[in-house]
Amino acid sequence: MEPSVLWKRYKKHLTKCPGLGINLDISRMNFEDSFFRSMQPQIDKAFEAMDALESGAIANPDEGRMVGHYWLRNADIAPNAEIKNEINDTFADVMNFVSKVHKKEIIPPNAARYTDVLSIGIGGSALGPQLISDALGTHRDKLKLHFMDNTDIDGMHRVIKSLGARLKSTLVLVISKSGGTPEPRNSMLEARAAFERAGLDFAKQAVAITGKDSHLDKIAVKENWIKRFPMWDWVGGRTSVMATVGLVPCGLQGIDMKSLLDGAAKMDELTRVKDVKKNPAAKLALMWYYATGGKGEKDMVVLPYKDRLLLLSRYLQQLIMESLGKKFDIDGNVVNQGIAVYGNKGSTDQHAFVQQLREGVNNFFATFIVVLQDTARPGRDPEVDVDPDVTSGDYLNGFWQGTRTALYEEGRESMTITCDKMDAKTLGALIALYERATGYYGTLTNINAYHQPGVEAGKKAAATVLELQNEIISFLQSNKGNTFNIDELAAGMGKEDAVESIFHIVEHIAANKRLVKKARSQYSAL
Ligand SMILES: O=P(O)(O)OC[C@H]1O[C@](O)(CO)[C@@H](O)[C@@H]1O
Repeated sequence: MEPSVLWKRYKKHLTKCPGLGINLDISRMNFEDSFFRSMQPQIDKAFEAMDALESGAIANPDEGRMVGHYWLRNADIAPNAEIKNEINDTFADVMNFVSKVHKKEIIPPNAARYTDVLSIGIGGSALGPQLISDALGTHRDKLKLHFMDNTDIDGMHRVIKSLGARLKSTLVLVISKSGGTPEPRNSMLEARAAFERAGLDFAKQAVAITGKDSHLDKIAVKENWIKRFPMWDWVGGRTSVMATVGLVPCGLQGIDMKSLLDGAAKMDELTRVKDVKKNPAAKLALMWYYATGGKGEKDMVVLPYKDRLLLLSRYLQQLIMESLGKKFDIDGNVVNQGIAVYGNKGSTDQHAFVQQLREGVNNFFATFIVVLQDTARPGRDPEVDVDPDVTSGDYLNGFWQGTRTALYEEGRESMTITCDKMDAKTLGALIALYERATGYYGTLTNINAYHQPGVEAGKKAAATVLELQNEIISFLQSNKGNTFNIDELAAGMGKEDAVESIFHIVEHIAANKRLVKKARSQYSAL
């Protein structure tokens, strides 16, 4: 298209978000004008489904659960007074706790104040807080946030070592909605052991954020941890960042969580409007549908031109891929739906994968995120002219436009979300925009966006491996003094079918110099 035509298209299809300083430009998506008309029945259905969800329908039928993340930022729309009060009371409780920590009214037993927060959790219990912490943190943060989001011993030790002597002034948050996820459990045990090694009482510095009566909740009660915050079953993990999961760690860091919620609430208002032209989430979802043929035929590349948004694509990976990546549709047909999401940040990626985006396989659509204000305080923060009357920020803007044009020339489509600035309100709004678009897209493709049955398969398989490990150890222990090659070991256990798994287990254990000894491909008990 000619530049003048593109400019007209830009103006015609731009969706503004009044009061938020955000707009969505879809001019570089090559849909026909008739596309929106043809999708009207489906989007109407999506609006209806969203209304039902917001009013408390069982939107996750598999788990028999309501889906209420929208109530978190406007408790007045919660389906009953009990939930409304719980949300408001919990928010007040969190803010009160946070303020007491900041004011040193809650202090650790062996230090004058808390200096650091160690946040333990995985998936939705980590990605949101990580995004917010990185996007909005400053050198003036009240407490420094650290994360453990895996069951990698080396990774955990690295975090604990970086805390060093400050472990005594570290508040530990163990975040797990279910309270039974192995990774945070293991991290908690490692953290507890580190506290014990340092002569500190873990329980006196630990807070649990979890479902009522979960395994974790029971541990926290039994050991008398300093505080417990609830996670409700009507909030999904991947949309829990505005519940206690995000409020507590990021509030402690000193981030303005009230503004984050306000931004989300405002975006919620705008994305409820049943007019596609004015509704940025409906437009976004329809563009995903257009780009992917409603079948995930293209990947979503998320390219924020802002260092602070580096983790956005990781956050969106869970939100979008765990929500939309489904084998069955709602009617039970095999559909293998989903949209793959990846990205880092511009312009950095221009020197990495943008080469393929421009010239390689055309299997993606890009979403650029542009932030107009280069610094938090334009006109007051120092900016260097790197060329006459040109700043580094001007380069960044130039690189975004350049990349967009370069892609467009090669027939690669993109959208651009422009934000006036990057602050708590804007970030809350951006998260809410993607949450709503994901929900709409679920209805457009007739899948349940609110469950994650696929994750269970991996968890079950891992449990089987650990059971097998126990069997190997008891077999070797009861044959102490004997050595076995791998086939003999599997045969001895009567588990010939599991020989490969047995091999990987003994190799791993032997490499860590415990329980199993390996010498010249023979295994024995250590
Ligand atoms: O908060 P939990 O219950 O530990 O779960 C962590 C994550 O695990 C999942 O259930 C599956 O990956 C996610 O949906 C969730 O965010």
